[in-house]
Amino acid sequence: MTHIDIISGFLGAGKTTLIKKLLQEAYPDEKLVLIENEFGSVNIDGGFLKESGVEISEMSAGCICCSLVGDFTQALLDVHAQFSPDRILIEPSGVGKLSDVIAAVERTTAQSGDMVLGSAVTVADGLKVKVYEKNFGEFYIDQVSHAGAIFLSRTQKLSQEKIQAAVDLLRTHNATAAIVTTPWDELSAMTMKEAMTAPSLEQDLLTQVQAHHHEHDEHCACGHDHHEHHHEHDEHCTCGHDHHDHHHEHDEHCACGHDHHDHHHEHGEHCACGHDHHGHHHAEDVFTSWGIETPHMFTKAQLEFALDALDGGEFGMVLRAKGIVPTGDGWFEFDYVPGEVNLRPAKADYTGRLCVIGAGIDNSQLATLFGL
Ligand SMILES: Nc1nc2c(ncn2[C@@H]2O[C@H](COP(=O)(O)OP(=O)(O)OP(=O)(O)O)[C@@H](O)[C@H]2O)c(=O)[nH]1
Repeated sequence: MTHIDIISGFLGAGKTTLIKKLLQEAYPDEKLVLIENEFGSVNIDGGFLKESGVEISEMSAGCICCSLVGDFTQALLDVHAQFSPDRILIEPSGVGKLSDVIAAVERTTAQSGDMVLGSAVTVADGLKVKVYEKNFGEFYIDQVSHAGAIFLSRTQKLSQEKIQAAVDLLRTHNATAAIVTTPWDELSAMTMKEAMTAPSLEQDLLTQVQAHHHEHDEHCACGHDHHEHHHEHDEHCTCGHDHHDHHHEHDEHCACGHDHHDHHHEHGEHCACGHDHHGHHHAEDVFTSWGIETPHMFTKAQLEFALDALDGGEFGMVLRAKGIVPTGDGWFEFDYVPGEVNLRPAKADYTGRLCVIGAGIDNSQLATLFGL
């Protein structure tokens, strides 16, 4: 039997970091395949993870939750047929909806009796819970509310009060998940595995996913009407089902650039802007990426300057950048999330690669910034 673990989480949350730890410590003796789905067109993580020796199946340039969903099911079936692994780890793109990934896995396991969904984890940057919930709620809350376990990253940088506030906010969207608040380097493999596979997780996940697919005249047994019932500001339902998913909260703003609040279409009237105003956006509607492979020789100072400049706002709302490039001082890898730059020496790669992801980013200005 092949167990499937989904490690989701918003851009830069720490999915790859957690996966590296799991590979080294939790599953050292298992035959394991990692399916990575990068939103950007240039796959950066693949290179870093290859050193771990694990089999990697990369799906770049899109999101397995939307456009690539058919390919994704096929990729799972192919990986299973080719390797018969003990475990398949799936790292969806940071802008993927976990509910869609779970649904795609469930469809696949229904076709193959030899695969089972083991766990669905969401990694959340402890420093950014509030801001991402507010600005990218449709994606972020989906990831949080459908997780069986939520691993908070960077808690070593947070005060007790800030950790508590993050947990309280996450709880409003997920009443049952195990929320990991201990810094990961203090955690044993056994503790991580226990958190990931809370009892009856699969049933919980199924129930959550099914809650979104009630037929019109079919009623959920939780006693709440999911169609005509809206919670007041700050009021939360405790029925364990997620009513928030496809609705923006009062003070939550959608980042797609369209106003969904003041503008109501009458029944049967359609907007010609090409966006779906009924609450469901594809990642491609909201997020874009700029990626390039280049032999360009950078200087370390130029890289540091460019990465620091991404916080300024003039290149759009940059949410993530990563790369591996040659400089006069050797090769460097870098990671950027808002307010955090990590630049470190690396082994030479076959060519330089970098990728920037965000909302409303300006590709030509970014190219100029990096001297390309
Ligand atoms: N200090 C600290 N840094 C972390 C932690 N988790 C992740 N990071 C850093 O955050 C950056 C992004 O981490 P990744 O693991 O690549 O995040 P990801 O979720 O895979 O990112 P995407 O590729 O955008 O999906 C890296 O520089 C990590 O070193 C953490 O718990 N503590």
